[in-house]
Amino acid sequence: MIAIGSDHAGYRLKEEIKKYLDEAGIAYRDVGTDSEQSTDYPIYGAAVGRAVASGECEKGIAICGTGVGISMAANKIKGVRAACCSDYFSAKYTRLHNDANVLCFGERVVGVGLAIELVKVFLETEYEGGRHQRRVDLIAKLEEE
Ligand SMILES: O=C[C@H](O)[C@H](O)[C@H](O)COP(=O)(O)O
Repeated sequence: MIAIGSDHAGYRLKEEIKKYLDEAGIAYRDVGTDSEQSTDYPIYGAAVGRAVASGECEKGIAICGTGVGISMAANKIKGVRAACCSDYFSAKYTRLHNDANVLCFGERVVGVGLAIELVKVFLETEYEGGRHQRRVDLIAKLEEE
């Protein structure tokens, strides 16, 4: 199960990503927002983050205008490693090296085609572990400060 959420500035792209997930047979939970009416991205970044951190959802996708604000909010939830990516390499390597569990991008930054490619590679790429685990553990330790 994938959690997906956006603010108003990511709403249209969220709907496009949901169409892709439907076609690919990937189950998701939409945590909102449900229109292009102006709202506040921290609400939805936190909702995606909580769905992932609780274990209810395996990974999350969070979209705002830039992807930046919503990633900042998602990263405040303990256990979340949200990555704001607008290129294929970063979306792949944040899974391989960082074990990122939330992918963020901006509707005002990426087109639908690229966004779908980012989602595909993020969802299909496995974490490498090994030397990277030491670093992921150090990130987790920062949550105790
Ligand atoms: O990082 C923040 C996001 O990009 C927001 O989606 C953006 O700030 C919303 O801007 P506005 O209220 O002008 O639509």
